[in-house]
Amino acid sequence: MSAGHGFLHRPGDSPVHRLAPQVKIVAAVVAVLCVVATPREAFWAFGAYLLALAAVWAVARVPVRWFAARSVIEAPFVLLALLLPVTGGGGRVDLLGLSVSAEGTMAGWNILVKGTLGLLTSLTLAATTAPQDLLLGLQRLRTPSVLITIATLMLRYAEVIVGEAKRMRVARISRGDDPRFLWQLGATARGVGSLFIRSYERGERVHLAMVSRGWTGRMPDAAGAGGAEGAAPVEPRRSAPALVVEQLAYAYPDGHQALFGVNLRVERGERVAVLGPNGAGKTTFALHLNGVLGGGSGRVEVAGLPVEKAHLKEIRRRVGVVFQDPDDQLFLPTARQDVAFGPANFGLRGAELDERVARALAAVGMADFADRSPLHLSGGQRRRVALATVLACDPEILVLDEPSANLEPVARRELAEVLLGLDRTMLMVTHDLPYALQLCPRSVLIDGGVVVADGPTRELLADTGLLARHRLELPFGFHLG
Ligand SMILES: Nc1ncnc2c1ncn2[C@@H]1O[C@H](COP(=O)(O)OP(=O)(O)OP(=O)(O)O)[C@@H](O)[C@H]1O
Repeated sequence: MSAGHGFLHRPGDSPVHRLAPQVKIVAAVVAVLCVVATPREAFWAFGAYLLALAAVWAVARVPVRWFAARSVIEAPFVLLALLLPVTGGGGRVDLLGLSVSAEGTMAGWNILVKGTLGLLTSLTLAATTAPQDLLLGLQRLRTPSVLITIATLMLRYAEVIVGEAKRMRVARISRGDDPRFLWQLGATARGVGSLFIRSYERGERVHLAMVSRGWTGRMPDAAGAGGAEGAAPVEPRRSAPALVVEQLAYAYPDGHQALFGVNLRVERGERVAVLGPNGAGKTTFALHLNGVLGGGSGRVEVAGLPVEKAHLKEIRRRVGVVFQDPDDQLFLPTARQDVAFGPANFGLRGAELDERVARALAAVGMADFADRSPLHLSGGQRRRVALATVLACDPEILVLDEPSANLEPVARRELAEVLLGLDRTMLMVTHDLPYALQLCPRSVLIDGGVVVADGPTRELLADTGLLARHRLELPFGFHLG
């Protein structure tokens, strides 16, 4: 499901929908400026503007009632416009049997007609242009990139809220609730409360995914400044293992202890599956590997470099985390921009950046989709682009959280082929035991926040007693020969 088509956008394939977004933006801005500059007494001109808008709606096949429903946001201005004739000063005239201020009436009319036409013009633009295309249009009009990025983040957050609201509505209706009934107002109010909590949590995950690709809250500018903080690149110790974790313990801010002392050593080039039941602490562990989570006790070292604040830039360059939900990782108007986000944060610019992005997209077989909006891609395609966003940072260690979740069999196999073709150290958190067997010669089993088993994947999976003790099970019909 695409969360992008929400309250304001009405998808279609009319000539208005197909018009280049930058043309529509310029036309809308010019129209609003004309409306604002029109003398308030030029009644015929306002009539002409309305007719022109109605013609656009007819071509775009958007019904008038669609606009009427959305014009409620104008209500406060309408109220003000209606009050002005009563409260205005100066000479009074008779209007429909009421004595009203002549100047106040004209001022109210001015606000009402220009506000309404301005709003209808903006709604027409929003109705016929997908949010991502609006951003693309702004970009083509050479709007400063900082403004576009801010607009993008606002849009992403709006999508997060709309998406969560849709999911919660479906879940409630499927349990027999009908939000139209007045007596369910209490439940609706509670729903709105939990909507904001859920949106906050999802927004937090989007933020975590950005942080793990070097985002520090500052836009990288074209000259190469900005981006991730930290010291100058530190040379990795060639002799050191890829990863050393010692006695890693961590409690979340609410006091919930998720890790109780994890120990692990991974050599360069190893591919290791991280298995375990729900709530075992696998994701919490993975988020420590590039310092997205920290502040607990114990030690994490990547190629001999401790995961500490002073080295975060370097650590995040070396350890790429691909999150479980690709929607947490993708937030820019095109796949190409999303893939460029990480390497740009790490200081790459120009031809070098373009080349890195093209290589990452080609590695996951998505080169032809570079200029598509990630929100218009299928689940499997999004997962591949999400992987490309991390590959573009050229990490030494790739950490994947549930890479095969929600993938159809063909997409799952294709992703396995992509991953097997990558020559780097890999940690894969997964519940998909056959996938672990296919991709990772070694597995560690985490339960209760500690490593309870570590060995060749085939041996671990053949130990039915071990699997049963930790709520793991091979799929029906799957046997280890
Ligand atoms: N933000 C949070 N605040 C408090 N507790 C949390 C938070 N995130 C996770 N936990 C708790 O920490 C424990 C470990 O969670 P984690 O997500 O690491 O498990 P997991 O092994 O990845 O589980 P799953 O297989 O279900 O994804 C769980 O008990 C979970 O409820």
